[in-house]
Amino acid sequence: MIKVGIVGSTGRVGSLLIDDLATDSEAKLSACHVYDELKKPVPEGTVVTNDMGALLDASDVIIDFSAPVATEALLTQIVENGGNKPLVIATTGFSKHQQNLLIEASKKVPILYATNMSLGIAVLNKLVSLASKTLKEFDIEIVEQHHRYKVDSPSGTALTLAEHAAKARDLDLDSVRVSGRDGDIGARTKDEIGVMSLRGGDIVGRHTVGLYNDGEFIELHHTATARNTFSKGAIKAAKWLVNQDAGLYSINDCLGL
Ligand SMILES: NC(=O)C1=CN([C@@H]2O[C@H](COP(=O)(O)OP(=O)(O)OC[C@H]3O[C@@H](n4cnc5c(N)ncnc54)[C@H](OP(=O)(O)O)[C@@H]3O)[C@@H](O)[C@H]2O)C=CC1
Ligand SMILES: O=C(O)C1=N[C@H](C(=O)O)C[C@H](O)C1
Repeated sequence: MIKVGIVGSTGRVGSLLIDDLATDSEAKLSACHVYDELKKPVPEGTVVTNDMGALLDASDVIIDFSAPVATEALLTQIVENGGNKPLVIATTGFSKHQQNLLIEASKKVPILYATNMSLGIAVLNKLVSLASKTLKEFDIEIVEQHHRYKVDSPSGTALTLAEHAAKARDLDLDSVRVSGRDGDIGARTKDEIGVMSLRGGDIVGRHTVGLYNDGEFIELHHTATARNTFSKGAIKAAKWLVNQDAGLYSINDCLGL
């Protein structure tokens, strides 16, 4: 059995990971990182700790659905304190410093980083690359919709979709991304890529990539209808990652896309 440790174990996705691992035939829960207390029951012998080192020691692989500062503490344990376990990182909203730390850590251990663990979004990223490259004259606008509790914006998935679109057109996303329009803003420029956020209710996650031209447009939609799409995707990624060498991997590597 593959021993899985969780960072963010009290969270919306973290608690689903606990449930999914309870019925998995190849992986089981070994440790939970918590800041406060874990209210949910876990199997006897599960290490419940606020120490990232203890979490790593008790596990073959870590799955992280938490918050950027918590992921930073996990990565620091690898980079500075000799931690040495594969990491599946799903947390979004990293700063440049945190992104660099992730790259640094991936020189020491295998890391799979995916802003979205669903198969559908993995395929959508590829479709967006193709459409953006082929439909050169079309304006690209991305809209993401999430539940009222989501704290980062735009979503990590929307930013990854936008990166695929920008790369397909040889554009630097930081230079062309527009994530708000208000007032006398003038006409849309050709290269800009709009990435807009809606928040409300219990929406698990919906992403729309629109490519608009005169006389026609295409809209590609993905909707996550159940949050365990992400927990199950991450467990699948963890099983794959335990057999990989140090390096930075994407969900496409795991899915063979
Ligand atoms: N890649 C993917 O497929 C997906 C990624 N995500 C991302 O995963 C992350 C977690 O999502 P979700 O489970 O909905 O979030 P929640 O807010 O429900 O859970 C966050 C978890 O992180 C913990 N945490 C650790 N450190 C901190 C801190 N400093 N401040 C606040 N919380 C902390 C929380 O602990 P405590 O309870 O003690 O506060 C909690 O366990 C987000 O970044 C989200 O965008 C979400 C879904 C899919
Ligand atoms: O916070 C969420 O809920 C989600 N976050 C991820 C993101 O930021 O893209 C993935 C998913 O859409 C749900």
